[in-house]
Amino acid sequence: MELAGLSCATAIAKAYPPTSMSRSPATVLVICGPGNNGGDGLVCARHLKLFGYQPTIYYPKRPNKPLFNALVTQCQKMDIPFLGEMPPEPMLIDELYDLVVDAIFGFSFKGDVREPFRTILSILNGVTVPIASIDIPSGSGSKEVGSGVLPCLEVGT
Ligand SMILES: NC(=O)C1=CN([C@@H]2O[C@H](COP(=O)(O)OP(=O)(O)OC[C@H]3O[C@@H](n4cnc5c(N)ncnc54)[C@H](OP(=O)(O)O)[C@@H]3O)[C@@H](O)[C@H]2O)[C@H](O)CC1
Repeated sequence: MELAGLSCATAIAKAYPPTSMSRSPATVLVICGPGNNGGDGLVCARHLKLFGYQPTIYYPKRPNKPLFNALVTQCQKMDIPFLGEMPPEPMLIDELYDLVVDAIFGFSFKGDVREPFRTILSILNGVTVPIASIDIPSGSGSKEVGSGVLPCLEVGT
């Protein structure tokens, strides 16, 4: 997970260098899911901060496990803020962030998307800033048409 998160941050920095973004520092919304894909996102957020971005994390469903608690603590100690709520409109995300990291679901996603992720994915479907998906685009493979993220960058772990 440490290597996966570092690799994702490195790939993002190569595809979207902070100096090429409209804000300085470039702002990134990292949305983390309940499994290891979300853990990759937390690690990625730490490295993005070290690379000069300004990450913000949304982590709505947190597993109460020592590994994930420690990853959250590390981000907090690096002064990476956690949002209490998902920005409700795609336009708000476009206004506030240069880039979104989709660390919601990886290879263990199955079935139709359940809440709160259904709403989150439908909001992400409307954003125009680039989305970088960790491992796979979240929600892809769902039977529901249009429920998956359409990423600009897909970083395999
Ligand atoms: N190569 C490796 O082995 C490595 C992979 N890494 C990363 O880990 C993910 C896979 O992690 P895993 O924890 O197995 O699963 P996910 O993160 O993909 O998701 C599991 C959680 O998602 C919930 N889930 C599943 N389907 C749905 C759905 N339809 N709606 C809502 N929620 C869903 C699931 O909840 P359950 O209630 O079903 O249990 C889980 O909470 C991989 O893709 C890589 O990114 C590691 O970094 C290390 C190396």
